[in-house]
Amino acid sequence: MSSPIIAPSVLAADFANLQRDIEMLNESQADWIHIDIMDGVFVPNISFGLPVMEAINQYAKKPLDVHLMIVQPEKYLKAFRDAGAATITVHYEACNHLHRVLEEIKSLDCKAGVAINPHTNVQLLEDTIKDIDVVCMMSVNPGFGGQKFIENTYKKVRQLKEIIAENNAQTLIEIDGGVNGQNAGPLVAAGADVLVAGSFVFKSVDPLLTIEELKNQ
Ligand SMILES: O=C(CO)[C@@H](O)[C@H](O)COP(=O)(O)O
Ligand SMILES: [Co+2]
Repeated sequence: MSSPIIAPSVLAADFANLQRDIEMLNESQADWIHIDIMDGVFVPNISFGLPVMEAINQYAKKPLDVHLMIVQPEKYLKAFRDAGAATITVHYEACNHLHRVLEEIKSLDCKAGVAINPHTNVQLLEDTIKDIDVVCMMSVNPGFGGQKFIENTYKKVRQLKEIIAENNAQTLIEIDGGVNGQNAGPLVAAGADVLVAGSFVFKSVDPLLTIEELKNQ
């Protein structure tokens, strides 16, 4: 079992000291920096938008993993690429033409991600799995950090792993929401490749050590 890709979520950072927190991530064993964009429509919360993302990109030395929790994400793909996104993840539930959106993301030279809410069956991804670089499996209902991990996620990871193998796809499985020191190991054992962690990293006494612990699952 290889070490997971660790993607701390900036949603839990100290926004009054964002530069400091991004520089901490630069020095850490984090692999990606996860950026949660919320529009107050697709999810019942507003986080931040392009200007903040551009500010993060000025300091970040690691790939930016952008999680768009917005309606009509296709309108903003180029803007987020221009703001520094390496991966752009759209929600399955927000796309009427998912295949087209994935092609657009790839034409921008970004990795294409699809996020699924806890109620969305992984089977629905079967017909696009070969076009998806990263499936972001929500292990909480999207919209807020600091929520409790939903245990049904393990079953979904195993099911998705099978779909990826059956289709001979290279898709990474990313887990987002409520990831901590207890569930990280079992998630990796079940087949997770990428762990997003917000509160567990930024609210810990020593975020550098916490990231190292997650990396060493
Ligand atoms: O996309 C989301 C929430 O909608 C996540 O990326 C959270 O930001 C993860 O935060 P924690 O659950 O780890 O505190
Ligand atoms: Co997220």
